[in-house]
Amino acid sequence: MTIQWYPGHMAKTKRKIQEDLKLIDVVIELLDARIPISSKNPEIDSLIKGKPKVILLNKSDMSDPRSNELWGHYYDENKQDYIYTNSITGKGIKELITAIEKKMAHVIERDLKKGRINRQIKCMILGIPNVGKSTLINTMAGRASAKTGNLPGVTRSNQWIKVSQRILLLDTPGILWPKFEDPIVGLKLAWIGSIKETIYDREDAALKLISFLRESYEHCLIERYNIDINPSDEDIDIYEKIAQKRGFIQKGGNIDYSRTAEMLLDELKKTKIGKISFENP
Ligand SMILES: Nc1nc2c(ncn2[C@@H]2O[C@H](COP(=O)(O)OP(=O)(O)OP(=O)(O)O)[C@@H](O)[C@H]2O)c(=O)[nH]1
Repeated sequence: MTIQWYPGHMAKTKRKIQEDLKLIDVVIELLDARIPISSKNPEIDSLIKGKPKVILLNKSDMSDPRSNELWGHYYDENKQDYIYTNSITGKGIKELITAIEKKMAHVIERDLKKGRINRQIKCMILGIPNVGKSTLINTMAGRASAKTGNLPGVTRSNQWIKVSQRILLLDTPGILWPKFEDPIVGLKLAWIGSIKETIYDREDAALKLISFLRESYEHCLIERYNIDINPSDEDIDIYEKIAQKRGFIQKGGNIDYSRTAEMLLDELKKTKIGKISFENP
């Protein structure tokens, strides 16, 4: 499945981010904890040109705790600063503030020696659509200053929000684009809900989801849908077993593949199938 989705405003957005970045001391790279590879913009490190960066693995309430642990080891080994966050509850924000202050401690000290006592640290959040940028800004600001929504691509609006004694956060996050060319990346983005539902084949995405879950989270499929899975079953057989269990049968006795796909993708998005991660280091 190849997903073609490169909104025309992307080039303009990139220029805006490059412009905003001139003001920024520390970049906050927001990733989805379920897909830290596929939710990373391949150009981000060249865009930010060596500025200090903290990686946030957001929606960590939805990802597999075992995978979270593996990613933690990976980032530790690669000496990268990372924090597990939940933009909604604010989990990880205290750690983020501490990490940003630590990253800039040498600059603040240098400025202090020059007599500049209230040096502020300016930060900006960068991330792909729907990863939780606006929710994080709102939670950090402690007020509803940016619009949040369930659909990818709703963030508009540049002001600074004071999030600690020293730290200012740009109220407009930078929307980056994922790596669309790779069909597997496209599929994972579709699964986590970062791609508009109308531009990919939902039944194909659901069938491939079953294939993935069978490989890595078979117990979740069995428990959630109360089905048996035999080694000889094709993925489509499992799809049909799930449809039958839920009674998704059309008049005339045919399986309602479309309704089954919608249900599966929706239950995945609502973490009803389980805490699922699609990528490990
Ligand atoms: N479970 C969970 N949901 C989250 C978390 N962070 C954000 N969400 C939800 O994810 C959806 C998208 O969040 P937004 O804050 O609008 O995402 P965004 O990155 O600003 O999206 P764009 O405006 O499309 O760029 C919303 O439904 C949020 O409630 C999180 O840590 N955990």
